[in-house]
Amino acid sequence: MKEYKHFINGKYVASESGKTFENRCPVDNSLLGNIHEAGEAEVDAAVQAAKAALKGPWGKFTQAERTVLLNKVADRINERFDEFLHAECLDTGKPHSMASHIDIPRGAANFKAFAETLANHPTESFRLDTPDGKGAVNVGQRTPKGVIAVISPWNLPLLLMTWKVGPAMACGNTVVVKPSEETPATTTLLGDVMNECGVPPGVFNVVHGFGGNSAGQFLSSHPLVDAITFTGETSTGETIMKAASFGLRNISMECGGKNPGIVFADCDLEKAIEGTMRSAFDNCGQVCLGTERVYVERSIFDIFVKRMKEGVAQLKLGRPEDIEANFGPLVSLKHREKVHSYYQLAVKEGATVEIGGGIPDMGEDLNDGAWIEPTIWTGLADDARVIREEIFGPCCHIRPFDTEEEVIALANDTNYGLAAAVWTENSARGIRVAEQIESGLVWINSWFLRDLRTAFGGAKQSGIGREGGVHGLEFYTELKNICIKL
Ligand SMILES: NC(=O)C1=CN([C@@H]2O[C@H](COP(=O)(O)OP(=O)(O)OC[C@H]3O[C@@H](n4cnc5c(N)ncnc54)[C@H](O)[C@@H]3O)[C@@H](O)[C@H]2O)C=CC1
Ligand SMILES: O=C(O)/C=C/C=C(\O)C(=O)O
Repeated sequence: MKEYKHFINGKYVASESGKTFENRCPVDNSLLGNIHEAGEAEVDAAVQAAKAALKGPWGKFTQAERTVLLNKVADRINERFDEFLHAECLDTGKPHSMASHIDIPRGAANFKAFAETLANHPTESFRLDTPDGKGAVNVGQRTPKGVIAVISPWNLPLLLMTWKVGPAMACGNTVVVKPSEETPATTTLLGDVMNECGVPPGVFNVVHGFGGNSAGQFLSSHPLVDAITFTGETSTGETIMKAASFGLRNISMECGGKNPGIVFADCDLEKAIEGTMRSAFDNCGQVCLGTERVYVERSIFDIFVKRMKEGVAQLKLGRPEDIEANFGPLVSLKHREKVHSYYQLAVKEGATVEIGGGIPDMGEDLNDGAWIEPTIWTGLADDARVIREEIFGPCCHIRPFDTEEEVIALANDTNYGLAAAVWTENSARGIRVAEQIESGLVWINSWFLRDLRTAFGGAKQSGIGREGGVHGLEFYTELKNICIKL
């Protein structure tokens, strides 16, 4: 039985209170271990350690030294690949085939990418003319922001946590991570990797627990935290934003989405089907970039729905280690309850259930797990709750459209604005439509194709700020201007 402790100042520590909660595997609801729940004392110890580490050896590291160290961390994740893979798949239930291609490699790549990007980024400089004719030179200098609180979700635990820890450390900050209560394992394991690589104590800290009145709240309201970066639900983002307002702490937020997929009749149908299948059903639909609303030009609507149904019928549900499985359970029974309630609501709202819509019979071994059927609906009205609210499950609604103008209006008819996918072989149309979509990200003829140098984040209620490449610099550093009179 595993015991997940906090990682504070380079050491694994138990909660003073002795309070723990269970970590269960969503594949069969088996008990994986017990997680220590941080109280204010543990959160304070982690933040104090992070604050002190800024003044210790870490504060004297050059950018080049940080680059070497972060590359070492990435290499060590790759060397311990199987341990990370195993831990991630037990916590989330996702297939090895997915985690071994996306979660764990990206967990390592996040350290390498930001170490390289930031090591090679120039600072700005302006020459100023002055009345005495001698002039002045302005030089921008970036310094670390300080202690960064990283509050991360359960859907891509290692990937989304390192996506923030990588740039934070590359910029010279220290971090306190609060991973999701559902998925403590890979973040805890990363503490050991940090020690192995010689990251000074206090630079990377982990506290476990829940959100409100627990570790998440204690961390986001701690006065020594200098900035908070968060991925998760929009309403949680609002709560964290309120906490951050005390002391005017900076925030970066990547929140929910209700992303449209737009399929024109001139698309490459095979690619559009394959991409839309992935965008709706990969990771059991638990990707913030996923497509829950699919709009298909009327002339190909019937064939598109038919082909998507065939695709769903071929998905292979199974245990993570089953090499043929490409579809796992939801992350928890609690989340299944939420997703299933939307399945029931869809029927009440008048949907035609094209396929799925229920809880599968997985047999005695797996029936206690958080399994749910991949589902496709048609026929819902545009104001149905199922069309407007983020479900975060393996489901999508497919609706026909007639004109480009109409589909752009439909795509934008949402409070969210994270991502969109447009499928067309007409490049001019693809770009024209992409330019009019109100979201932070648009893919044309692809989905979740990531270049870590690019800006990543959401418009409207999908987030605040951009991370990725040099864009995170605004959040992870303080830009100081030094003016030198000549
Ligand atoms: N990547 C994304 O966009 C994600 C979206 N979601 C959405 O959110 C829904 C709920 O899932 P949850 O795990 O409950 O998401 P959540 O937004 O509540 O949790 C994300 C993280 O925030 C923490 N948190 C929660 N309340 C907090 C508070 N008051 N102060 C500080 N930290 C807090 C959680 O402990 C977790 O580490 C899902 O059904 C899905 O719709 C969930 C996970 C990821
Ligand atoms: O590629 C990334 O950096 C992130 C991908 C997915 C999410 O942000 C998410 O599902 O929350």
